[in-house]
Amino acid sequence: PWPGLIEAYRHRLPVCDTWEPGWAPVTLREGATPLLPARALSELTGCDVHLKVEGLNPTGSFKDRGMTMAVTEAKATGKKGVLCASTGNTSASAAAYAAIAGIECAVLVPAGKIAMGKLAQAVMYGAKIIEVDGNFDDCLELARKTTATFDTIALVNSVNPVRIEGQKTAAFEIVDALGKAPDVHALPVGNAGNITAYWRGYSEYFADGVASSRPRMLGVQAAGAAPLVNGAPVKDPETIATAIRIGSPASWNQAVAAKDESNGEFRAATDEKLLEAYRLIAKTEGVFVEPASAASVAGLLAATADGWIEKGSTVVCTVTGNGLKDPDTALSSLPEIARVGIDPVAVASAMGLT
Ligand SMILES: Cc1ncc(COP(=O)(O)O)c(/C=C/C(=O)C(=O)O)c1O
Repeated sequence: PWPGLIEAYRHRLPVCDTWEPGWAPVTLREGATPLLPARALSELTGCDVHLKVEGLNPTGSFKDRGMTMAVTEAKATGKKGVLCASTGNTSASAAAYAAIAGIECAVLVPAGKIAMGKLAQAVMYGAKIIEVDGNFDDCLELARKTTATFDTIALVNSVNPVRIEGQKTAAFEIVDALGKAPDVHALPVGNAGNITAYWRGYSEYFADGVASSRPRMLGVQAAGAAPLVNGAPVKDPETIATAIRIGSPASWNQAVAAKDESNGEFRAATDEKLLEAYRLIAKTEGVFVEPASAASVAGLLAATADGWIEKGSTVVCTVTGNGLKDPDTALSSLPEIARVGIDPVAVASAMGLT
């Protein structure tokens, strides 16, 4: 059975040199997510498109890859609690891993801007929920100050390097599954930890000769929250994709390096384009992702339309979070619901199949 990421990639992860003897991985058997051939998107774009379905991790997002490392390290270095700022998925993941590690967890979330599913997770996993009257960037500043003052509390945001180390394993899995690196890798970018992690993973496999090439990285932001596209922080980021409603990415320089070194690019997608991709992925590929995750496919569609991605390219789109996280957005465009009596003809006609 799949042992979880620390065991599976132990020789490629920075474990145990500073950790207490006898430490054990804190794991929910994260990782080993499907790399799904996207038939409809492949046909639509003329490319060989695959979806890396990260919503199938234990807490429903890619954050689990980094959190197994960060919470294992926190426990193995005698920390009493973990703290994170979050737009939702980091907090859900930190709360779950802290729960099985038996240490305290507090999450700083922007008041009123967290998707219901994520809040439900943090509540049920037993985290201390702290609402901050501000945005994610304000939450992160408070988290950094708190953990700088109290050293018994570990900061588990992606500014913690072991988070990036855990998350780079997704690139390993993709090369292992494809037998090569893709020509292009598209993913949403918020705080920019994940694009940093993927580039590191592809670069390690390339340096070791496991892969003979590296992809061009296509980082996609919401148009109202696109500091890396604009080249300057966004003071009041706004997007329906609350997971990437971030104005000042903590991994800014590393994300720019990934884009430059890979001959890649950053693109912005309007909320309208994000929601179109959000619906398309569910209705044609059977994968329900949360709005921010659809940014990777919105980027794919735009970049194949304007030729930045050539036909016939092998493209992987990471869809980062499970659609169940954000039921409100899914139900905001509620289709008309048919009401029928006990009448089979009415049912068949509601299906347009009489
Ligand atoms: C579904 C989903 N898709 C993409 C991103 C962007 O990844 P990064 O560029 O590495 O930040 C996030 C990020 C979420 C948080 O930052 C948090 O949970 O605090 C996300 O939840």
